[in-house]
Amino acid sequence: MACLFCRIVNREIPATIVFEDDEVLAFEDIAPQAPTHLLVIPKRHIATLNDLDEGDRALVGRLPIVAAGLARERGFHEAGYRVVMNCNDDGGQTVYHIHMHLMGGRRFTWPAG
Ligand SMILES: CCNC(=O)OC[C@H]1O[C@@H](n2cnc3c(=O)[nH]c(N)nc32)[C@H](O)[C@@H]1O
Repeated sequence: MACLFCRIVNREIPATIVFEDDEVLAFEDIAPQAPTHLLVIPKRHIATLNDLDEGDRALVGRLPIVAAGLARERGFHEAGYRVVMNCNDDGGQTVYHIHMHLMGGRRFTWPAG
């Protein structure tokens, strides 16, 4: 079975999509941890940060740019927001298709848990 996020890319399962171009997709997280909680993903399947190589530089570099654009669109870019990428079990990764969490609309603490 294809990965969960590949199935969202392929529209095999529904999601509230907020951004799409030829290589990046962004959609609402199913269990939001903030007033805005979006996931920004490459359409191409890359399981974890450990699987990246130099060839992915341009693609992965787009994720924070799309996230910042969404933050601006949602009006919390100046107030501030949190972007998080998790890798493997200790990092809390549960879906093995890399994704950048964009959370905004509330104050975040540091260090994160
Ligand atoms: C926990 C952080 N580590 C991680 O790996 O995040 C994976 C993120 O994907 C979210 N999620 C899971 N299933 C679905 C789904 O079917 N649809 C959507 N729209 N989001 C989903 C989940 O809530 C989590 O924040």
